[in-house]
Amino acid sequence: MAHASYSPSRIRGLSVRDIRFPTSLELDGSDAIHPDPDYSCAYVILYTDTTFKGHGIAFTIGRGNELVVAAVKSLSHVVVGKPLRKIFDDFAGIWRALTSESQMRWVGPEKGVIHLAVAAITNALWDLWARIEHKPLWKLLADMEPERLVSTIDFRYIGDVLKKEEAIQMLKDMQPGKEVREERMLSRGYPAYTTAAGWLGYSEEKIEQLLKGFMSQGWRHFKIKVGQDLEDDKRRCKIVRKIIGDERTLMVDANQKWDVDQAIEWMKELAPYKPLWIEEPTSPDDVLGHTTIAKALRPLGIGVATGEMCHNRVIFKQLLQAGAIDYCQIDACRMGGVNEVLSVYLMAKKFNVPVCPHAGGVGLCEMVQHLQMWDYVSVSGTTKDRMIEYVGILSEHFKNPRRINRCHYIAPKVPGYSVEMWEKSLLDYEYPYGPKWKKLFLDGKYRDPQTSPPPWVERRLSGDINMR
Ligand SMILES: C[C@H](O)[C@@H](O)[C@@H](O)[C@H](O)C(=O)O
Ligand SMILES: [Mg+2]
Repeated sequence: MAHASYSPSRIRGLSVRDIRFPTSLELDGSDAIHPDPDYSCAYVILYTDTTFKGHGIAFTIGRGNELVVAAVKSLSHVVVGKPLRKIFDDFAGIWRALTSESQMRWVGPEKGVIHLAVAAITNALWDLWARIEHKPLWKLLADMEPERLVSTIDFRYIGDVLKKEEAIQMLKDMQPGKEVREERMLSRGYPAYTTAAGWLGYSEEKIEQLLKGFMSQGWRHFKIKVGQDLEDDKRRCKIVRKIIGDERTLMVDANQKWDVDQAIEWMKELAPYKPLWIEEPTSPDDVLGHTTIAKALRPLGIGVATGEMCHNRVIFKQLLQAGAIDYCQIDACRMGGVNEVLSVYLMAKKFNVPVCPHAGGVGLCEMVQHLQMWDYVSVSGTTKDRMIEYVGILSEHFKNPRRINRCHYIAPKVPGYSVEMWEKSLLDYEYPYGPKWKKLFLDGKYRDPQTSPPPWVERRLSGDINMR
């Protein structure tokens, strides 16, 4: 490890906080299934025996966040007290210990709340590792020897399509030209598309005005939400096409609204507006349903994209095996953090399916840029058919937010995984006692149907720290 004399030797403690933003007030992030999302995250800090800390988050929506926070607390003993050597020299082993914790795995395994909690902890470990090595995460990954990188992945359940040795060979084959590609990331960055103009709760006027604004900045790729009402969708697609013209790209996202047959019928109606892909047409668990949809829509020039709610590497494996997706949308928190996401990138390469990460939310843009840049430098070596999603809100809460220049993500240079938030933001938005939330309750602008905390109740703000 670099900076050995200053390096921490073990994890001393873990804190987790329930951070929420009242995005539902403006309907930012709304779609056919989530009409009023409050973008939230379980925010983890790992403390060490030096000043080094690791920050990690799992993105969620609204009240679900409290479940993830509780799950993080229940899993924290797996890492607290552990020497860092033991963790980073056997990262796949620690990851397995988290996902297989014997009293917790029953409520998973490797899916839902418990897996989001694993992601928050694992992401914090990677942030810590990158800080110790004094590199942004993408560079830490790109600089790792193939054997070392692959040693962080748990190959259980995917060995039938990707063996460890094959993964190592894939990375070795891509070593030539790495420096040039790195340079390109630093100078040009990675292409992006935006969803920020297309939320379902936005009026047509607002969409129009936002699209025009983005176009004046040079944006060429836009995603809008569909799936609530067919006639509305047609009208909105028509407006968008009229504004962006034929030469720019439109993607549509139904957020799992439809049955399989309905998805096909609905998309036939939207085909004249030439969407590049339909995202999440149906249940994220329905692998074969996606294949049926993809087969029906490919002749119309429409691809199928999914992934933001794919539980784990097994579902991705099957989607790829079944020819169900044309675009693979990894998410930085839905699976168990970086380790598992790496395995999906490698499988996607094997099946020759481009990865276009899901972003937005809280901190997803900050995180996925690292993963996608690593993919470019070390795995796929191309940006062809690939883009990173971009949503403009909430970046002010991050110390080192993603930077966009000419519709490209600029390669981060600060050590870590870019997820650290300002302490003030954490204090202000900790739910429900942060001052921003208290004010909303007092002003009668927000009501929590479950807890409705009386705003005069004072509580300690920062989350409990599990210390050893
Ligand atoms: C509720 C959320 O905003 C989703 O609508 C969002 O993640 C979306 O699916 C996306 O692709 O950005
Ligand atoms: Mg989506």
